[in-house]
Amino acid sequence: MRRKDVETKLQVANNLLSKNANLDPLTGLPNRRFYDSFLKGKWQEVIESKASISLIIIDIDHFKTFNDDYGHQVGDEVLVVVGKTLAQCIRASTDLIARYGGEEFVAIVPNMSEHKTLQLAERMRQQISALEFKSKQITISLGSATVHPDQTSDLASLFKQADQALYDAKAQGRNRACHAKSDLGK
Ligand SMILES: Nc1nc2c(ncn2[C@@H]2O[C@H](COP(=O)(O)OP(=O)(O)OP(=O)(O)O)[C@@H](O)[C@H]2O)c(=O)[nH]1
Repeated sequence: MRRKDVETKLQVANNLLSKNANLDPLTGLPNRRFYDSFLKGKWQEVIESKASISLIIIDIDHFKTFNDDYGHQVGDEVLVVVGKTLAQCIRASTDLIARYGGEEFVAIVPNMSEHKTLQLAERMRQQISALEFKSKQITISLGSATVHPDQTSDLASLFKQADQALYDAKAQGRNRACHAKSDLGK
């Protein structure tokens, strides 16, 4: 085999490896590893452009009951359909939907106001609640946060705020979207 052909084959194999390392095999969505690096990159970009960044954490309600009532394979199918529906709600050119782990997904949305972020989360909630699986309604709870970071801001606080909002959504009865109270990311 010619050297050029070997190099091309190697390149294809490397691209595949790196793609597989960044994708969740079940849903085909970016995985947590990709989310982490995407968020770090976007965080720096929005600091430089003095823009905002929003994070939405999405958790399927009582997901365990799908596994318990219908088996793990049906649970897997629910994860796939939820992932696909969420991905249709965002702008693929600027935003990211990833499977964070288990029955939890995350969306990163740059340059979106708190109000619009909550509207997006609400749209996701509605799209999912319109799905039916084995005559059982699927619902999600969502927690979102928006920050205008600068060099002194703490990236981890964005997740903390969105996670607290998700906790509020669950505590308020699930099947709802809550936005973090204010910009505490400084
Ligand atoms: N089928 C399937 N189940 C998974 C996967 N990853 C995690 N789980 C299951 O997801 C379930 C999560 O359950 P809990 O953390 O109790 O959450 P929940 O039932 O959604 O309840 P709330 O979040 O409180 O509304 C567990 O039963 C896990 O076994 C997966 O890849 N496939």
